[in-house]
Amino acid sequence: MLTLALSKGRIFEETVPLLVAAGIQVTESPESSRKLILPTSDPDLRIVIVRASDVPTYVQYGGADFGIAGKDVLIEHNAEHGDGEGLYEPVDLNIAAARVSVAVPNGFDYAGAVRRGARIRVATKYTAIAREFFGRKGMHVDLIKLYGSMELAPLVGLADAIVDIVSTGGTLRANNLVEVEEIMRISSRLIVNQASLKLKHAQLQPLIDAFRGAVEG
Ligand SMILES: Nc1ncnc2c1ncn2[C@@H]1O[C@H](COP(=O)(O)OP(=O)(O)OP(=O)(O)O)[C@@H](O)[C@H]1O
Ligand SMILES: O=P(O)(O)OC[C@H]1O[C@H](OP(=O)(O)OP(=O)(O)O)[C@H](O)[C@@H]1O
Repeated sequence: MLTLALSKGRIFEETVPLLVAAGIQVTESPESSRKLILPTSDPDLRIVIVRASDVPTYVQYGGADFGIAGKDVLIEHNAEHGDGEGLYEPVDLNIAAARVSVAVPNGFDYAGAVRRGARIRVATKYTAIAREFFGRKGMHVDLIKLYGSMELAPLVGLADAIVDIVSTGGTLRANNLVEVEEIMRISSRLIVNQASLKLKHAQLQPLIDAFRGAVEG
């Protein structure tokens, strides 16, 4: 039996077509079912539904053989879990694509703050990405860890800036924020437990190849 870890929402929705291309149907949706283990049309493949940020944890420590996670989530996870030792990242699936950016309230002089070497407060869920980015720029920042709704922080005086995911820019616009620097482009990756890859190679490798084939068309 192989176990695939997915999060509900965009990753599940965007993975279903890749599974279909690999000849696998998912008969139940996590949106309508409360089940955390979903069967598939392949009796040897099941899907477990976990939080997006828990997918690498399940895969690294063997709760799932493979999974799909955003590059953002992987960087944050690896920073706290021994560089993701035992996690193999064989395919960029090009799904859930977006960017991680710095944003500030409309009117905040970010360029001036950078020039002056001012110390700014940055709210983010992505502390490893932010620490590395501002460190590389030589900027001193106070990072405030949040778990969601980062856009609110500058509006209530909790922070001067945020580091968050931007796709259409609609969330920033709705909250009177502007993107001032792109840190990196992100997309979701297939991740595989290295021990599973050895022990279940005959079952896993064809699925990895099918995912790669589905992406490359
Ligand atoms: N607006 C977006 N457009 C495209 N991709 C996105 C967007 N927001 C996030 N993503 C990508 O999709 C992944 C999953 O996002 P999702 O919103 O499902 O989980 P989350 O709410 O960030 O995680 P958690 O539930 O663990 O807090 C993110 O890690 C990121 O890689
Ligand atoms: O530029 P946009 O297209 O507006 O997308 C950006 C938003 O998308 C993500 O939130 P998401 O919609 O996933 O909400 P959630 O993570 O709070 O569920 C991210 O945290 C931003 O808030």
